[in-house]
Amino acid sequence: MHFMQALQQAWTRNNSLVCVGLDPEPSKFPAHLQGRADAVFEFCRDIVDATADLVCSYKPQIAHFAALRADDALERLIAHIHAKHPGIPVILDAKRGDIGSTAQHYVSEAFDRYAADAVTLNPYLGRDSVQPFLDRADKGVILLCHTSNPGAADLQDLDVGGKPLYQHVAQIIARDWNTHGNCALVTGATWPEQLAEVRTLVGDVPLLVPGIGAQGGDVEAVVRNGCTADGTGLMISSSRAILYAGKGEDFARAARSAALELRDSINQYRKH
Ligand SMILES: O=C(O)c1cc(=O)[nH]c(=O)n1[C@@H]1O[C@H](COP(=O)(O)O)[C@@H](O)[C@H]1O
Repeated sequence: MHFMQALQQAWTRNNSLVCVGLDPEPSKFPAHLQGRADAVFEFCRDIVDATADLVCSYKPQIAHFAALRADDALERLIAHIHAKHPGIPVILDAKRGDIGSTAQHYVSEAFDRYAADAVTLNPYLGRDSVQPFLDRADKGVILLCHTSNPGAADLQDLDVGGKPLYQHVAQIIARDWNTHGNCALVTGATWPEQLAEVRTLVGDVPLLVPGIGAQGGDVEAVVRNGCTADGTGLMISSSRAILYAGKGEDFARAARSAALELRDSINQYRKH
């Protein structure tokens, strides 16, 4: 199914704008999983199985797996999500971006090897670096626009011809690159005013919004500034605050409670 259709259906079916980020850090795993050969897969699988009716998407972060030599666990995890929770889109957070010939390999990595439904990209190499992804019309292409980190302002807020660079990025992508309707933008929850600007510039283009939870973003400001008129349009992502909500054998239940709390907190500010 087309990423955008799957996302819209998941927003509705689960009444949720929550995206759970899958960022495994074994040192934070509960004691009973420490040292187990397949701990990374088992931990993430249990989180997924405990939250799948509460989310609009999952977002595994590739470096968290690759650094642990757990690429194989990531492949199996995405296959597990597709098999057990069909219709929940998986965003591979890889922030790729390179010249066209290399980009083609990143396309294969994300969509053929990992079978992700969408991928995060850095747009700063320009359109030709993104084109091979855009051409996969059924896949989501999620481009960094105004990131959540403190240093986002260093470059993204620079004045370029009377407006900040990130606003050019938002406009160019929404106006020129989104010919297949498969683009989305990353705008951090920690920059609510910029989020509002981006929403104004891009119409109903979906926004991936990390920075809630561990990075301290404000849920109400994100929902009020970022939702579309129909009360959707956002994938509000949280990783650590959900994954590591509990430290014991009941960690998955604790993650479910944290995801439920986030979903309900978002929903109280949404217009339905
Ligand atoms: O593309 C991303 O997902 C991303 C963009 C951004 O601007 N900020 C950001 O934190 N992220 C990712 O979102 C996740 C945030 O994790 P938590 O702060 O634990 O919720 C990490 O995997 C980051 O790599």
